Amino acid sequence: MTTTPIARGLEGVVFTESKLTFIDGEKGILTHLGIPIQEWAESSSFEELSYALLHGRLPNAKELDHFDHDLRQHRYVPQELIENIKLYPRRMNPMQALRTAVSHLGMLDPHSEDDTHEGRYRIGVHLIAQFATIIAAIARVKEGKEPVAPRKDLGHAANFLYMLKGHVPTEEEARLFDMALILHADHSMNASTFTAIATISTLSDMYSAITSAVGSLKGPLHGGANEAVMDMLDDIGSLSHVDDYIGGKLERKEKIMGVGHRVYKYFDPRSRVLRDYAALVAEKQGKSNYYQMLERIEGIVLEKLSAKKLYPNVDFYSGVVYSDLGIKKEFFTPIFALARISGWVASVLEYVEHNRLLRPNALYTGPVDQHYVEIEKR
Ligand SMILES: CC(=O)SCCNC(=O)CCNC(=O)[C@H](O)C(C)(C)COP(=O)(O)OP(=O)(O)OC[C@H]1O[C@@H](n2cnc3c(N)ncnc32)[C@H](O)[C@@H]1OP(=O)(O)O
Ligand SMILES: O=C([O-])CC(=O)C(=O)O
Repeated sequence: MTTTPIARGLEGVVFTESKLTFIDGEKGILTHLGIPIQEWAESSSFEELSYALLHGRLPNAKELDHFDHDLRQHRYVPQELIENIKLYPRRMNPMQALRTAVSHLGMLDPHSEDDTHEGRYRIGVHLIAQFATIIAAIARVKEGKEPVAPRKDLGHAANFLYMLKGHVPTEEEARLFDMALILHADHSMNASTFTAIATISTLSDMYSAITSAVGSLKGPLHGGANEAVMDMLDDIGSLSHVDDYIGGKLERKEKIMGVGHRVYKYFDPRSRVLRDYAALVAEKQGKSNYYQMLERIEGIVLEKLSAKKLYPNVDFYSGVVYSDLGIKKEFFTPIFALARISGWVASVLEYVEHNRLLRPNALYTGPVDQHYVEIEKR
């Protein structure tokens, strides 16, 4: 009988090194390249953080300009892809649609199999730019509207909101959205990044790695939780029902969406930044029902679950920020992908430099010493 311990959910397993992101889950600290997430959110841009993750350092002004130019140039996707998106069923799940579109884009790229660092980098940067165009096109088609072509004169966040809604956002809206993208860009070995790495570790191509990652992010235990939080709020309906609803869930030992984390055993620092922004927006526009419900749920969670080290995570307040920007809840998870694409690409590039096939073991607990039995004798 073997005594090999099983790391259920791979908890605590360290399988590689990375210079990108550090998390101290006990203290609620998150840094990229050693710089606290709060500073990135306050002072940087999604474009700059993407560069920093891909290159392992902050860009100078010229490098950032060049990178930004590169992203703007590659926002366009082949018309064939747009025409295909128009053929997807209107009831499509936007994450399924994104997964399909990224895979399709790979087939349209004659250099999709380029396995040099430069080749993979090129595909990665193009995907960072193109995710915005694809997600906005999916949203428009789902609403029965014509997709809006990207504009080169807008920053990444502003251009996405423009393509989504068909009008240029205010500076304040673009900045708020940019900040949300920054907060979601990378998070060390989360499930979707790990999935991307598992795929590239077989020396498959970049499109396959990113397609796998989209599928992984979709689940409600990961990126899908932001939409699930809004479903929960819609179910609750009003502030006066929060206590009964959450109390009932806790009694039945059901999970509260947007709460808990594999690594954070304290507040997820991103949830604090998002809460502060959500509070600001709520104050300006008159306290939204959603925000008030979340505040109350957070109070109950802290009272009842903090002993179990369960706190709000990044998905808890993000939806309320997106809904204040007029974005529908079924697009919250695609927006997570719009940000996380940078972390996926950077992590894949970093891992594959010193590639080793990912191939863990399972402890065999099935029958032994059996023989094949003819079907008539079973
Ligand atoms: C971007 C992101 O991916 S952030 C995470 C987004 N996901 C969510 O918000 C979904 C809700 N949260 C969860 O399901 C979990 O906390 C996860 C998946 C994030 C982490 O899961 P794990 O580390 O595997 O923890 P696990 O599910 O084993 O839970 C440990 C204990 O905490 C409890 N618990 C965990 N999350 C919650 C929650 N959201 N609400 C209530 N109880 C919870 C579990 O019931 C379990 O209790 P027990 O020990 O009494 O059985
Ligand atoms: O790190 C994780 O497991 C999940 C998470 O918060 C993220 O991917 O942003």
